[in-house]
Amino acid sequence: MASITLQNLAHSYAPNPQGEADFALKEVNLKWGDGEAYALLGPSGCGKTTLLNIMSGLLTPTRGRVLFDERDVTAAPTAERNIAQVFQFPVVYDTMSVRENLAFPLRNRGVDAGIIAARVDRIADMIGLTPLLGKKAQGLGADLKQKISLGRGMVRDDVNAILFDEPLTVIDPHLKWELRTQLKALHREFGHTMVYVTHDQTEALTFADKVVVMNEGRVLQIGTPQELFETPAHRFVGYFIGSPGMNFLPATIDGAFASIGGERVDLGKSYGSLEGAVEIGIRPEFVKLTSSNGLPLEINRIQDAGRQKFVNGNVFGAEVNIVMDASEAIDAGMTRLAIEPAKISVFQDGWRVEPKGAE
Ligand SMILES: Nc1ncnc2c1ncn2[C@@H]1O[C@H](COP(=O)(O)OP(=O)(O)OP(=O)(O)O)[C@@H](O)[C@H]1O
Repeated sequence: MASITLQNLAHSYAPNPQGEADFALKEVNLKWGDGEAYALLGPSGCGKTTLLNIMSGLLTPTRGRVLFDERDVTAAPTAERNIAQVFQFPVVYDTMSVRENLAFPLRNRGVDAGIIAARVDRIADMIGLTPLLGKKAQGLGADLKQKISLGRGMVRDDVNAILFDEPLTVIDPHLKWELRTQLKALHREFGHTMVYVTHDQTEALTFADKVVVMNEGRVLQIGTPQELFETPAHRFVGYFIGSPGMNFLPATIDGAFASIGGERVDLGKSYGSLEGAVEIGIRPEFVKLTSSNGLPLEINRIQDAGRQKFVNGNVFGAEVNIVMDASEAIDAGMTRLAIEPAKISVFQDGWRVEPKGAE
């Protein structure tokens, strides 16, 4: 295993890139810690696969360096990097049995037959393939074939890292949860460095110790699920994580107070005075409908979803979502929005601003 460092990495698919717009990866500096489980999360087209393929050696970056521990592997071919990769769609040898498929990466390296058998049995047991070990892969459904691909990715214990590129896309929804749990268990047991690409926040937050959030070719934040939820570094992270995402209200800030549409909101902490596009961000879970204090709210709709109610409205023209307990009543006089000061994030030109101190 190894830590993987990406230094000033940028990639363009254009033969003669001119400006920033020509780069699928703008400028990435990132260190993947040895033995940690990461999710690489971002919307379609943000550069996740490009980044993964640069790490595995399928792509050579236009600029920058890739280091495995201290070794520069930027120009090294995939075979030299000792990396296992699991793709979105199954890569399986149809004419081989499930056992032979799982054993393939080990047999290829001349591992002792006894060790191979033990390792294959262990992996098959963990991902539920034991009853099928003797069967030919041909004729198995996409779910099972992808399980074989996952198993083959995990079977070697000497890899520097295992890279998963949206590996559960073809898996039936009810099996996804189970496989994610098993991948986590395999990580706990074997301690590989794992990078798991997904555009699905549930998948990212349940799989990983740390989540790397990307958008438009940039890494915006690396953090635990809790950090991404509580202190998103960029408004995109606030919006992308959470369901619904963070609410944003344009504001002017003076010390420990925000002015929103002329109304004063206590921030609890001082931010000095901020220039540029300033907003406050507050999660739908930390705002409340009230009938007295708060910002004026126009309610558009109320949705009952079992244990929770989702309220959608507008505050001075900005869309706001509120998540409340289903047992809380809503009455006609509730036309104000109260905000928990301790849960407010302040953003300047999209980036979160740290408070200067309590006031
Ligand atoms: N071979 C290629 N040639 C030209 N452009 C490409 C190529 N592969 C990807 N791109 C472009 O690079 C950008 C990043 O693509 P990439 O596949 O890395 O994103 P992604 O986040 O993995 O998306 P998805 O989740 O849809 O797979 C996109 O704009 C994409 O159109």
